[in-house]
Amino acid sequence: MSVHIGAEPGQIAPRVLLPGDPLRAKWIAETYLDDPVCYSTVRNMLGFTGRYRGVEVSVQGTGMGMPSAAIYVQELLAEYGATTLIRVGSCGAISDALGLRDVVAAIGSSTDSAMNRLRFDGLIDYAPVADFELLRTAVDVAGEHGVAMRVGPIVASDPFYHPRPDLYDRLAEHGTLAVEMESAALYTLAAKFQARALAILTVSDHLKTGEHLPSADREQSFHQMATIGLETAVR
Ligand SMILES: O=P(O)(O)O[C@H]1O[C@H](CO)[C@@H](O)[C@H]1O
Ligand SMILES: O=c1cc[nH]c(=O)[nH]1
Repeated sequence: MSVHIGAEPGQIAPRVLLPGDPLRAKWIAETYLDDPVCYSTVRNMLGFTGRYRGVEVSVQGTGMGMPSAAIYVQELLAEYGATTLIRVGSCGAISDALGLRDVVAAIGSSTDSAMNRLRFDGLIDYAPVADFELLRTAVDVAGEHGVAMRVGPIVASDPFYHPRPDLYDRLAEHGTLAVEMESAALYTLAAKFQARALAILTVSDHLKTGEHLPSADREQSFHQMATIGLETAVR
C-alpha cells in the first residue's frame, strides 16, 4: 500500500474516476460497476475497482481541496500506474449562463493555490489544462447522451468560503464558468507524470443566485456526469 491508499499493486485500474466525496465514489462504484471491490478504507477515503463495459475502472475519493487531492493523485500516478484520471466533482457556478445540475468540462483551471508557485519558484504562472483527447471524447459522449455539456475554463480555489468573492466576478468577466477545489492540482500532476486528466463537474450551487443542491443530491444524483466520466474512461 502507499501512504494513504490501502491497495496492493494491481488492485487499482489504470483508469480512475476521482470524486472529492468518498461516498460519491461508493455510489458510483455500486451503481455503475460490475463486481466492485473496495480496495481502500484508509481515513474513510474509499476506493473501489470494478468493470464498466468489461473494462477495469477504479473510483477513488480525493477529499476536498488541492492539498488532499494531490496526495491521492500523486500516489495513483507514482505508485499505482494510473494513466487516465477523470475528476467527477461538484462545482459552484460563477457564470450567469449556468444553472443547477448543468454539466461542465474544464478545459483549463486557473487557481489561487500556492502549489504551482512552489513548483515553479513563483516565476511562471503555469496553465493547468485538460488532456485534449479525453476532452474531445467527453464532448462526443455527452453529445451521444443528449447532455448539453458546457466546455470552458474554471477556477480551482483553496478556500470554499472565499475572502475575496469579488475575484470570482472578475474571473467570470474573463470567461470562467465555475469554481471547484481540485482541478488545477490534478491537471498539473497529470502533466508531470505524462498521464491524461480531465475534470467533469456538475453545478451544485450558484454563487450569484445562492441556489444549491442538498448534500444527498451531491452524493447520489449526478448520473449524467458519472455516465460521461465512465464512458470517456473506457474509450
Ligand atoms: O463534490 P466534490 O468533488 O468534493 O467537489 C467540490 O465540493 C467540495 C466543496 O464542497 C470541493 O471538494 C469541491 O471541489
Ligand atoms: O468548490 C466549490 C464546489 C461547489 N460549490 C462551490 O461553490 N465551490
